[in-house]
Amino acid sequence: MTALDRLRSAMRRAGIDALWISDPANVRAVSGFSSGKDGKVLVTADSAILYTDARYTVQAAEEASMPQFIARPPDTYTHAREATSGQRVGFEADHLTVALLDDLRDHWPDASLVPVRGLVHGLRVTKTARELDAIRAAQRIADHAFAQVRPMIRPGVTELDVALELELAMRRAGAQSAFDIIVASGPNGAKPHGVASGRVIGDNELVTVDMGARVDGYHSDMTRTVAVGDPSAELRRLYRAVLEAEQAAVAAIRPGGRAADLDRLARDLLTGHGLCEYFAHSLGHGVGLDVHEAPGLRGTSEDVLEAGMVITIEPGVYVPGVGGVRIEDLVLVTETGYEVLSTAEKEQL
Ligand SMILES: CSCC[C@H](N)C(=O)N[C@@H](C)C(=O)N[C@@H](C)C(=O)O
Repeated sequence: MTALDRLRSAMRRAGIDALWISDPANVRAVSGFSSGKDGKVLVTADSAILYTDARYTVQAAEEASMPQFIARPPDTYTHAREATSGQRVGFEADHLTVALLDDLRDHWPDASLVPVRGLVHGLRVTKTARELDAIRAAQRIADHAFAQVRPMIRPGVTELDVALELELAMRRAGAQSAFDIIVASGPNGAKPHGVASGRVIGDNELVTVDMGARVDGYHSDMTRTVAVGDPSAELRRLYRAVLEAEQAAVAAIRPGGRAADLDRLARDLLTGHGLCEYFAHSLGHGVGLDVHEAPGLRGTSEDVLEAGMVITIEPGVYVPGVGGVRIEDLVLVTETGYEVLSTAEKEQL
C-alpha cells in the first residue's frame, strides 16, 4: 500500500472526499517536494496534484512524485475549483490560517470545507527505512560536531561562540542546524529554551547544549549538560537526578508502551528527589520532518509507542537563579525495545 493509498483510507475514515494539504512538512511528506512552505497538495479519491509557483518549476519536476500545476493564488484556487466542486474537502485545521480559509471559501463556493487534524501526521509517525537513514545521518553529524566543539566549552568563551562553532561543524558536514542552538550557561540554564547569548561562560558552571542537525529535511535533536570546572554539590545533585530519570525512561521504552507512562516514570523519579516542580516541560516528542511531531510524550498524551517511531527522552530541571540541567537522547523504538541513536558522551558528575 502506498502512502497515498493509506492517506485516502484515512480520508475515507474522516468522512472527506478530498484533502487540501498546507502544512509544509505534510506537503513534503506526501509529494516529495522539498520546498513545502511554497507548495500545497490537493488529494482526491483519484488524483493528487502539487501546486507551487514558477520559482520551483524545475525543482518540483525533479522532486515531486505527482503532477504539478505551476501558479500562484488565486489561479491555484481557480484551477482546483472543479476538483473540489460538490466535495467534502478537508483542510488542516492546525495549520491553515483564518485568512486562507476565507480564500478557500471564496474560491470554492460549491465545496464543503471540513476541518481535519493529524491525517498526514498519522502517516509520518513511524519512519520508513529511507527516513531513518536521514535521521541517523543527521544525528551522526550532530554527535560529531558536539565531540569536536566540546573542548572549547570552558571559562571565558561565550555561549554564542559555542553555538557558532557547532553550527559551522554541522554545515561543513553537509547538514543544516535543526533549530537555533541552545547554549545556556550558569543561571541561564534555568531557561529551558535559552538561545545562545553573548554571556561569557564562567568557572564551576553547568552549560546546557541542545542541538540538532537536518539532513534531507529530517531532523535530529539531542541535549547534553556539561560541567565547566568543579560545579557545586547542589548542581551535581540536579545533574544526577536528571540523568537517573533520563536513563530510567529510556530503559522503559518498548512498543505498546504508553507515552504518558514514560512521562510519569520520569516525573515520579524527579519527585523522589524533590525536583518535580522544576521539570517544566514534557518528557519528549517525536522527531522527523518536524523537530516536534507525534507522538507526544506528556502526561495527557494518548499515544502508544510503535516500532519505527523516533522519539526524544529529555527530562530537565530548571531552578531560577541557580541554573538547570537537561539530558536528551534521540531514540528509535524497535520491535523488541529501543535503540539510542545519539552517541555523544554524557558527563558523570
Ligand atoms: C525550538 S526547538 C528546540 C527543541 C528542543 N530540543 C526541545 O525539544 N525542547 C523541549 C524542552 C520542548 O520544547 N518540548 C516540547 C515538546 C514541550 O514540552 O512542549
